[in-house]
Amino acid sequence: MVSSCHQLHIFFFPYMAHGHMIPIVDLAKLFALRGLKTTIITTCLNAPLISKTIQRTKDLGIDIDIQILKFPSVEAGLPEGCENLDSITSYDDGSLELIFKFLKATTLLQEPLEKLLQDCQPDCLVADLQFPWATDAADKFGIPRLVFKGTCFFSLCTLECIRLYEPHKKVTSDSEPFVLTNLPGDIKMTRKQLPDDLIQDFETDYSKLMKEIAESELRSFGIIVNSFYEVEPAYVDYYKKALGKRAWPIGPVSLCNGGIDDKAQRGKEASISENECLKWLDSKKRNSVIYICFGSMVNFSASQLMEIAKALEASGQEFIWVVRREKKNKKDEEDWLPKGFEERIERKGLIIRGWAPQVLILNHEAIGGFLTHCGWNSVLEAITAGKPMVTWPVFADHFYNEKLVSEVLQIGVSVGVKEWVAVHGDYVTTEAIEKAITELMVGKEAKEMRSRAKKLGEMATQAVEEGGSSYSNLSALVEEVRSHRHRP
Ligand SMILES: O=c1ccn([C@@H]2O[C@H](COP(=O)(O)OP(=O)(O)O[C@H]3O[C@H](CO)[C@@H](O)[C@H](O)[C@H]3O)[C@@H](O)[C@H]2O)c(=O)[nH]1
Repeated sequence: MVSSCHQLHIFFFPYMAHGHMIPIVDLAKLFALRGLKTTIITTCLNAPLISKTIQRTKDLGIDIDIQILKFPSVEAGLPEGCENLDSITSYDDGSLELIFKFLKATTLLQEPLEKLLQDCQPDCLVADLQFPWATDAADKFGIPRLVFKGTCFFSLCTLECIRLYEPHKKVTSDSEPFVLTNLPGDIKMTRKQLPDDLIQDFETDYSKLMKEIAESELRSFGIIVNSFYEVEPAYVDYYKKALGKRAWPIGPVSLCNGGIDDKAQRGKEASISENECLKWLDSKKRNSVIYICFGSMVNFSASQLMEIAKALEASGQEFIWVVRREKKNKKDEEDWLPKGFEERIERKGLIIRGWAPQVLILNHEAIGGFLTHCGWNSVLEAITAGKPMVTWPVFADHFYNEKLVSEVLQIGVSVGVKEWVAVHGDYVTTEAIEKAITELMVGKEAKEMRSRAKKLGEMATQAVEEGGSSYSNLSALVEEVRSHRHRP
């Protein structure tokens, strides 16, 4: 008989991309705060991205261990040192091919993972959804595997409905809307908003991976979702009851970051100091600034960035704009900015080249809205901070997340993107961007949207407080893992 005082040991294994590593590190912190022993598995070049967070957690007396695996970049045909999707999506072309090579490289991690599991015998493995083979690895040692899904229930339900009922086959053109069969809320989509691989009848590398992910999930212990019940109750219920999934909404995980440093330093080193950023924001009026950021993977062309710059200037709104391009030196020609732009917007706008302290910015009272690509972390961070959004989906789950934000929650204005285009995005004109920004910031619906967003933000905080829905779900999950351990 094993003692119930045994300290459970949980392994966390995030996919090597910021949109996955950031929430899983927060998740590990949440488990550690509940007194569990936690270990994060990552690779050599990704370790520095989380070491500061781990150090700050240590300073609070909470230990998170780290285990390093060698990433087989060269073996998988990737450039040496390519260990994070961030570096791939920064290239101007060839991204998709490299993304698949990257996925292949991760499959080579199964063997070293198994060795680690054998040596350390943790009580549970929480592995990213992108690692379907992690279920087999854990199975070999009788360790339960939980799947971490960094998206919302709404998008999980949408995807399942498309797979199960194939509503996209009931329309005759790619731009004709179809209703998502059986999904609560009369939600419509078009085939253009979905990846080709999802709706084609023949098997592709991507559809094969999707099948492997779905199959490995069925054999897993269950699914952890970074969301909270109150933000999408109909979809949490639908996923669990109608689709019969074992899932725990335990978010927003970003709320485990209380202090300024914790909020500011997530993922890469920020390209601006917290002080400089806060000083700039402190000088602005409440709700007067729009924050623009497209996550860690979207890579727009110079001409698309130019349209954004022109729209910002034309809207007259104050802004913080994060651009994934570094300026090499002062004299560097920047082909993505109109001539004299920076001089003209000097007091009105702040451009951050590289990485921004996003959660810190979103939580400042000067921020009145967020122009986002609808990556789920960004959307949830905005909801948590009580901010409405301009939605500009690009690929992945962005189009589903946009529906949730603008149609279900009614806290968003769509910029009007019609088509799923990986990494570089569908083109959006200056006029469309300016119109959406103006509507969000000062349009006739702006006040109501802001007030709805604020209420959701309050609900998010309540969900993670003791007795709240996510807090209780996490307690229940820990107990399930504990009782699994006691099983003969
Ligand atoms: O300058 C920046 C840019 C991003 N972030 C953070 O990086 C994360 C970005 O995540 P997300 O908004 O989800 O965007 P992606 O990086 O594009 O994430 C990928 O992974 C997500 C989780 O699976 C998916 O929902 C997205 O669609 C997919 O594109 C968020 O926590 C941001 O706060 C910063 O802190 N500073």
